[in-house]
Amino acid sequence: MAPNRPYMKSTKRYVEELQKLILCLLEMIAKNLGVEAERLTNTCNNGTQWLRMNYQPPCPQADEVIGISPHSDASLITLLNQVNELEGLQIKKNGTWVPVKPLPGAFIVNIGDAIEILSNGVYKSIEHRGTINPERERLSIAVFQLPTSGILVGPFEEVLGNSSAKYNTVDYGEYMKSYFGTKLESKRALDLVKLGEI
Ligand SMILES: O=C(O)CCC(=O)C(=O)O
Ligand SMILES: [Fe+2]
Repeated sequence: MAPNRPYMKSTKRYVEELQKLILCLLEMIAKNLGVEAERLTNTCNNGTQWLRMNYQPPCPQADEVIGISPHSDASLITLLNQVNELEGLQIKKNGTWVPVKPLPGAFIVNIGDAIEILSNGVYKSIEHRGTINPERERLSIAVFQLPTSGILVGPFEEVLGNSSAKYNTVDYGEYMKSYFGTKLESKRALDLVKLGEI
């Protein structure tokens, strides 16, 4: 089947526009960390954006199933669009699942594992999951900004100062292998690069 060109064009445009927003967010995060903006934005100069469309059909036994298993994103940042504004996304806060109410026209900004490592845990990636609705279908679109595969991701020296690193420095390509090599399950891949308890 020939690819649907208009669809590809609008998807590309969508991702390009979101990338501008992601760069602004990365600059703000860098400033907050006391790191030159380029130090952070350069981690994804030749980086990849992934777009995932999630379709979750209604299920009468919604209480007995889970739409998207608990996980954190491996990205730097993820922008999530809750397309049909139906509740379903939940984040884990102090050990409790908290629903995130969709706001019309607003994106959810998820901090990913890469920022947690680079910031030495100043920013924490958020564990989240998707629940199913008994009556209505749910649609969401996630755009993930990934660091360039093969770069080394470790805590920024500027953030460390005199304190010690809480995370190992990892080759991001290897990190992705580990991320996808384990079941989508809480913050497992990140736990593997942690140095001791944090
Ligand atoms: O559909 C949602 O609200 C969450 C989607 C998500 O976490 C993902 O695609 O990584
Ligand atoms: Fe996610």
